[in-house]
Amino acid sequence: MGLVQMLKSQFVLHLLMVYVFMASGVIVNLLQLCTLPLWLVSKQLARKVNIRLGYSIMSQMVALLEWWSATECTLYTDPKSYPLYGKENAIVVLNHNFEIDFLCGWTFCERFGVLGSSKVLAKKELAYVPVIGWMWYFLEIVFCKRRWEDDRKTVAESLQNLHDYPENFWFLLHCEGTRFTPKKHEISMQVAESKGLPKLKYHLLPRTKGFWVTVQNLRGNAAAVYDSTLNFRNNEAPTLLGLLNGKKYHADLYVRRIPLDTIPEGEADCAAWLHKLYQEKDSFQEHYAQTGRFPGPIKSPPRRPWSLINWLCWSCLLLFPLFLLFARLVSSGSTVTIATTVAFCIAVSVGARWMIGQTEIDRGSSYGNKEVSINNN
Ligand SMILES: CC/C=C\C/C=C\C/C=C\C/C=C\C/C=C\C/C=C\CCC(=O)SCCNC(=O)CCNC(=O)[C@H](O)C(C)(C)COP(=O)(O)OP(=O)(O)OC[C@H]1O[C@@H](n2cnc3c(N)ncnc32)[C@H](O)[C@@H]1OP(=O)(O)O
Ligand SMILES: CCCCCCCCCCCCCCCC(=O)OC[C@@H](O)COP(=O)(O)O
Repeated sequence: MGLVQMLKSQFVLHLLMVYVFMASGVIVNLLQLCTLPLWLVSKQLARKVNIRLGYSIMSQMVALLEWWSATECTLYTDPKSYPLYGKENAIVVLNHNFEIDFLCGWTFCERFGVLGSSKVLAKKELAYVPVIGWMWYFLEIVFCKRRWEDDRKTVAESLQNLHDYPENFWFLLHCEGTRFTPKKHEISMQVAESKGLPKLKYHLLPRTKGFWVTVQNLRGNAAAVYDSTLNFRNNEAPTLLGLLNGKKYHADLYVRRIPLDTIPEGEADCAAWLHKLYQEKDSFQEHYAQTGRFPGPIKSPPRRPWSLINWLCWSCLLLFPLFLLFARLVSSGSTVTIATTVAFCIAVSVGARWMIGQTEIDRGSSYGNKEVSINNN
């Protein structure tokens, strides 16, 4: 292991990075709270301010991937579609197999200039994650309970609110609804069989209702669906802890641009269209497994310096007072103050570990894990 790599794996550095992320995150959350009165005066200005504040949090995690771990992100896509990326609103349909797939998504958002305005249909539980969940509230993220009876109205309403959104956005949909595990796969393939649908090897059976309601409510607002299929080289299973330790991964993303007006309007036709899309995605993953690449040409956007600059600015701003505090602490020699500081550090690392746990598949929800009674009629 080289010296740099050894440094990157030091726990004390991770603690400092997590401190910068959490402290800056709370500051940004408070600033977001201060924008509340602005919503009453100028909604569009409040949204623009929040896009920039949100960028300041999300881009720190992007910097972790792009600059700290130096993970490479390769984009396979049609060169004719490429100039449109970042210049229009789009619905992104992405497979959900990896613990850091959200972060790869953010990285591509950053490279195409839509990170601050990026949106997702997220499970409600994520709204309570400190910093990220609180930030999302101000970015008008659409949350769902994964109970259609509750979601059909709220999701549609939240999507309608985006019609006058002042900047281009990508709306991410993980139609599988949960991350891939062998057990969830087995159960969802039983559902596929009961519905007379072909089996998928690399994906769970997509849930179609969220896709249909999204397409219907973003018609006239979003121009296209970006069918996106992600994989990692060498059968890597990337993790957030791996990134913190400076491990470099190689992400490959295959994107096809599909104009929204080519997608059927009726619920049943739209559902059938999505099932067909997932069969195609499965064939792209098979191609990847056989050849180590996706079909089509590579047209990768380079990483930009802004995420690094933002991260360095926050680090300077927050580490300097921290070091001053530590120096005073050590020179004071007070056992109570030192014990309080140690307790604070432990609390920060436990909190951060819990947040990182939200990304771990082993600690994932039981959604899609329960046997369903299958009615073949
Ligand atoms: C150029 C570059 C391009 C791209 C770059 C890539 C990406 C960048 C883009 C943006 C980045 C933005 C943000 C990223 C940041 C963070 C993201 C992080 C994570 C958040 C993601 C999540 O939280 S995923 C979980 C929440 N989301 C979803 O669940 C969405 C999908 N779900 C749905 O659509 C659901 O329909 C629903 C949630 C709306 C409702 O849920 P419900 O459970 O009630 O579902 P259904 O009604 O659909 O279920 C009943 C039907 O399903 C059948 N069934 C039963 N069991 C199963 C099973 N195991 N598998 C499949 N199907 C099953 C059942 O038979 C019913 O069938 P029907 O025929 O009656 O429909
Ligand atoms: C410098 C950086 C320091 C890092 C500090 C830690 C930050 C933690 C950020 C937590 C962000 C959480 C986003 C998780 C997204 C995700 O992938 O959610 C899973 C859901 O889709 C599906 O859930 P499930 O049903 O359980 O599979």
